[in-house]
Amino acid sequence: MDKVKVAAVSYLNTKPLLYGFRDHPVSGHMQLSVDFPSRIAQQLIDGTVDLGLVPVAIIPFLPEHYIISDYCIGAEGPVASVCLFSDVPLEEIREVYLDYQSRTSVVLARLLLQDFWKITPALLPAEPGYEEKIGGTTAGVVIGDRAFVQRKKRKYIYDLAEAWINHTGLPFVFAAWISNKALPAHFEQAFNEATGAGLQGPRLEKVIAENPTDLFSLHDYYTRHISFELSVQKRRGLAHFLESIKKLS
Ligand SMILES: C=C(O[C@@H]1C=C(C(=O)O)C=C[C@H]1O)C(=O)O
Repeated sequence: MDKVKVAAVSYLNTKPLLYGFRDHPVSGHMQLSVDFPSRIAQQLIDGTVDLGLVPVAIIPFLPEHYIISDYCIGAEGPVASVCLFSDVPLEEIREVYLDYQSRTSVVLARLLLQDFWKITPALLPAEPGYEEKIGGTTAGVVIGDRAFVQRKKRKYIYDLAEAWINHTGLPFVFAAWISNKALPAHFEQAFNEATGAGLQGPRLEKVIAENPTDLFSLHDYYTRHISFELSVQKRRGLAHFLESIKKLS
């Protein structure tokens, strides 16, 4: 079998899911690359990779898809790194920039604006550096590590995972390991083992030590905000999200 082309998210949230590959034999059967989520999404849609930690909102764009592994980038409470950032309260927001690096959170934001917060600001496409345009009645959805920078700057922070949970009573899945073709069962099994290995206590501590940052406590991020297990409840949340976005106007 040719090497499986695997693409993963380049943010801090994904480091624990990659740690276990370094000393697992499955690495010999794969070629790993990293990039921001919307790029990986496009690579999986275009077929330039076989498997990716992709935003779940692209599932409807894949002719064939398989959710592999028991792990994901999810949340059962505030996620901290996916928020609507604003200098004014929700009801005063007139425009919202939608992060160009995201495919899931931008759809989640549209859903929440319409059905939960029930406000109708103009939605603006964003370009690199758009965070600087947040201000006054202009807000922005920012994801990943760049969201930690915004957390220190903005007066109002609306956490999208928290809002989803308040809206639906279900946890949320941002991204999951998804392939665009059936992969051998023995590969899937080994891959699952490797991606889960970094979540064990001592290894998670190593991940934290390897990625020093003063942006946010990574210990809190990995243990209290991001929830990595793709549990039955998360699968329910995912199914509900995919159903809800069909009706998005
Ligand atoms: C929690 C996060 O989840 C992410 C959000 C994604 C999206 O909005 O498309 C995709 C992958 C994840 O990295 C984050 O990036 O902060």
